[in-house]
Amino acid sequence: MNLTTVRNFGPTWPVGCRINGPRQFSLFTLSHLRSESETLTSHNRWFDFRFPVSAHNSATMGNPSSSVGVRKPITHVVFDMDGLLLDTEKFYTEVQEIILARYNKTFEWPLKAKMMGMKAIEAAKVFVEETGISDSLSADQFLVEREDMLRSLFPTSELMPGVSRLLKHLHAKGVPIAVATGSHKRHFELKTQRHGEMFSLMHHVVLGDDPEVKQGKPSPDVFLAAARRFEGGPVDPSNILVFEDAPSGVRAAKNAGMSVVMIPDPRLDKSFQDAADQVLNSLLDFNPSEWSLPPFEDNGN
Ligand SMILES: O=P(O)(O)OC[C@H](O)CO
Ligand SMILES: [Mg+2]
Repeated sequence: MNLTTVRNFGPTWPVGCRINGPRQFSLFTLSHLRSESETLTSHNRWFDFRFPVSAHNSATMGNPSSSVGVRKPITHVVFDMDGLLLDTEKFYTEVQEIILARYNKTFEWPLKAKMMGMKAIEAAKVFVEETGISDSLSADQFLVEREDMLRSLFPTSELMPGVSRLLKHLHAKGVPIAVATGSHKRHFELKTQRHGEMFSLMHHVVLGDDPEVKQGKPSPDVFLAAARRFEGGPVDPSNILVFEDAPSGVRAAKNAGMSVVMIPDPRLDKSFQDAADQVLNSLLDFNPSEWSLPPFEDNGN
């Protein structure tokens, strides 16, 4: 673990911890802890630590108190698919805007935030109920309405920035990787038909209509199934790092006991970042060394 600043080092063993803010914490020593007011003012008796911020990363640790300093080494990595590996969330948005326009309504980001990452039928129920169109259009009818449009868009899916570099790197270094998506098999096949090389690097893929995935994200089902299917599984969830874009997906991974790097759409409310262990603007900003994973060799980090 790299520490950029260590100052005011005292003479005795640290016995407590104080979280000061994102990427910052202090340790205190028993011999100096005589009162709470003293510990808050006598900075010469605290060990102060600040974690480095990547020059490429303007985001912060979402919830440092959950894991800083006690993180287990990451041995396996699980990727979400829609909006994380593939730029497919825009297709769902486009189609849902078209359907809502028929009812003179607009599709807003707070609703998008609730739907993304969910299984199709679960997202459909949220959509028709929250937009107030359920008397005119049932969740099942909504899915039928959007199906043809989605099927024409999915084959044009593009990889998100940084996917190829990170997947090839982890695979080459022998880090087992997998996909855990809410997407059903028939859609997965359309979305990935131009990306066979990338998805062939995955040890396995767990889909939303897998029999072991009883409930979609934010249930941990899909991530726990992914953990079970690695070689020699189940892998301890605390050794698994998840990459997610959706609020429900971040919660699912945390519910599974895993660490999560969130790469959110910038239009999502910032409050959704609080549950993540790290928030990045792009996979291009990911530094494997911060997670005890083999470093990239092409830029030295
Ligand atoms: O983000 P994913 O890969 O879990 O996919 C979920 C839905 O298919 C789209 O929101
Ligand atoms: Mg996603």
